[in-house]
Amino acid sequence: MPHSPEIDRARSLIRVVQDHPVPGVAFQDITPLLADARAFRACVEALVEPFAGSFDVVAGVEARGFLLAGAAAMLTGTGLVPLRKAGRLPAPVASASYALEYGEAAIEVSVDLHTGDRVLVLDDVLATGGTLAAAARLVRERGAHVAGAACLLELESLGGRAAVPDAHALIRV
Ligand SMILES: O=P(O)(O)OC[C@H]1O[C@H](OP(=O)(O)OP(=O)(O)O)[C@H](O)[C@@H]1O
Ligand SMILES: Nc1ncnc2[nH]cnc12
Repeated sequence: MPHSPEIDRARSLIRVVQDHPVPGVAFQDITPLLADARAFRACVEALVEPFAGSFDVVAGVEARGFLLAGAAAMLTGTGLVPLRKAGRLPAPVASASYALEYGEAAIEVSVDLHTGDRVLVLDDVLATGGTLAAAARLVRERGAHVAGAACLLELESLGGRAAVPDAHALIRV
């Protein structure tokens, strides 16, 4: 895990909210981090740094992954493809279902992701790993290449790394 003072500071800005969105979940709220210009920039730079030059497209997972993916695409001069929750994109789409810490979901991608694209998959949180693994599956299903998968925050106790062993996690709690 990177130990730069900026990333340590970013980590200190994450707010933990007990019993949200359902009882028993300790919700890691990244909104104070995003609201801090220095922390936000440092995190986006550190998220993409290991993959420099190896991707042409950033794929961000709806919704919080979009916040990082848009910034990462602008920073690196790459395109952005949204991986949206089911039913939001017009057909034709490819779809992948997965389980969450607090429910079930499916994500979809449009034909804007092309065969041979080199894709960096980004999301905010790696919890059980279902989302990031489904995102990588979707990218491969479109014939594109997963250059890497990265998240801002890994919740180690939930064991999601087993589903995405090579994921780059900036902050681990
Ligand atoms: O590793 P997992 O167990 O799959 O969980 C991680 C996912 O959970 C959250 O998504 P969620 O759909 O709850 O929220 P959002 O729409 O606010 O991004 C988070 O943004 C990740 O995408
Ligand atoms: N505990 C948690 N906090 C924030 N986002 C999450 N996504 C899945 N589990 C989460």
